[in-house]
Amino acid sequence: MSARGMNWLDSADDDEDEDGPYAAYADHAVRQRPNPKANRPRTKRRPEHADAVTGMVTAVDRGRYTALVEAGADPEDPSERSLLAARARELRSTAIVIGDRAQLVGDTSGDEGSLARIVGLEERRTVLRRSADDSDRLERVMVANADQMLIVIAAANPEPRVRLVDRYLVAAYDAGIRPLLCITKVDLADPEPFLGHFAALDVPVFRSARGSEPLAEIRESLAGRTTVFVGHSGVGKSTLINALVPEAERETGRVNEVTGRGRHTSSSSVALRAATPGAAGGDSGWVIDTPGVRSFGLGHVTSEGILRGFTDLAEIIEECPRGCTHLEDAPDCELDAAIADGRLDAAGALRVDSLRRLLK
Ligand SMILES: Nc1nc2c(ncn2[C@@H]2O[C@H](COP(=O)(O)OP(=O)(O)OP(=O)(O)O)[C@@H](O)[C@H]2O)c(=O)[nH]1
Ligand SMILES: [Zn+2]
Repeated sequence: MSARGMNWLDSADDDEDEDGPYAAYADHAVRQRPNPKANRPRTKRRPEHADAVTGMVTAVDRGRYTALVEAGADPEDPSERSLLAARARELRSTAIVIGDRAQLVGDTSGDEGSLARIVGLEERRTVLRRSADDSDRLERVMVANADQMLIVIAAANPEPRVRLVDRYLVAAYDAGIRPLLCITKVDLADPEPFLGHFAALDVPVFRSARGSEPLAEIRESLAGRTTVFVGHSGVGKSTLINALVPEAERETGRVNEVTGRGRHTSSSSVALRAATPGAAGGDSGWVIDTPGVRSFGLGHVTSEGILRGFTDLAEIIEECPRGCTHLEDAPDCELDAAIADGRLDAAGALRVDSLRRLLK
């Protein structure tokens, strides 16, 4: 695991609210004398934070959260604004991640130097998780409330890997997120042999070349949704995001000509509003950029979750004996029968290999 990867993982847990340049704004600094009524029975208290404003977490940086309060979300101040916030003490052990809908109190003006406080999170519609590696059962929440995952993979430089895409797909299906595939650098290599591996899946595919990115098509599928972009470093994810979100200014790097690997150039996850020309007033959707992830551990995903990533094999697997592990040594696994009798072609057989490697 690279140092960068660790930073990124750790950011979700990093919450030293009392330290740093914002200490003066922290909870205790403004606390009044002890409240003599504080020991009243809970039920008789006014619902706490009934006046909280909801904002979407768009950036996380060392215990400070940026949250966007959308126009009209706050009856007292209908303007759209970005707030800096710290988390309340009671949320100390809760991961607050990009995409979370945070309940904010305190100074929610968004004015220069103001600091709001996150006192709660709305229930998450989806949760994208990862573990450090496959043996690690400790999962980390990466992104909340994403509707889609755009898997960015290069046709060459770096060389595409089926297994990596398999893993992204499993993570997406496990999270209840719809996967989309964007293959970049098709000016460098023919992407079709690689894409053949996924042909049986119902996953939309975008093909992108230098100077000819399918921006209109991608934008169309981003509209009204929150899409998390994932991809190995160097595949051209930042190039794509910069084209889709001109104000994004995600740093792009050069691929090392010798190793074919990209340098780590985009530093932290952010949510960016996708720009859809001509869709003024319409919901153009959100793009969540995640830094180049080296490992995408699936230690937290059950075998059922993994099977959900292989919808193309589902029908065959239904015919398996009860309790079938679907591994090579499983007696009478229907997957073997399907390869033998031609129901699965060469690409299908490769999908079975992928599934078995993930199930092991
Ligand atoms: N030939 C070709 N090069 C591309 C294409 N897309 C991106 N590149 C180049 O690939 C290199 C890596 O692109 P980035 O956008 O920085 O890649 P990234 O995936 O964001 O990588 P990190 O920032 O390291 O996470 C840059 O030199 C880009 O100019 C493409 O479609 N064709
Ligand atoms: Zn089986």
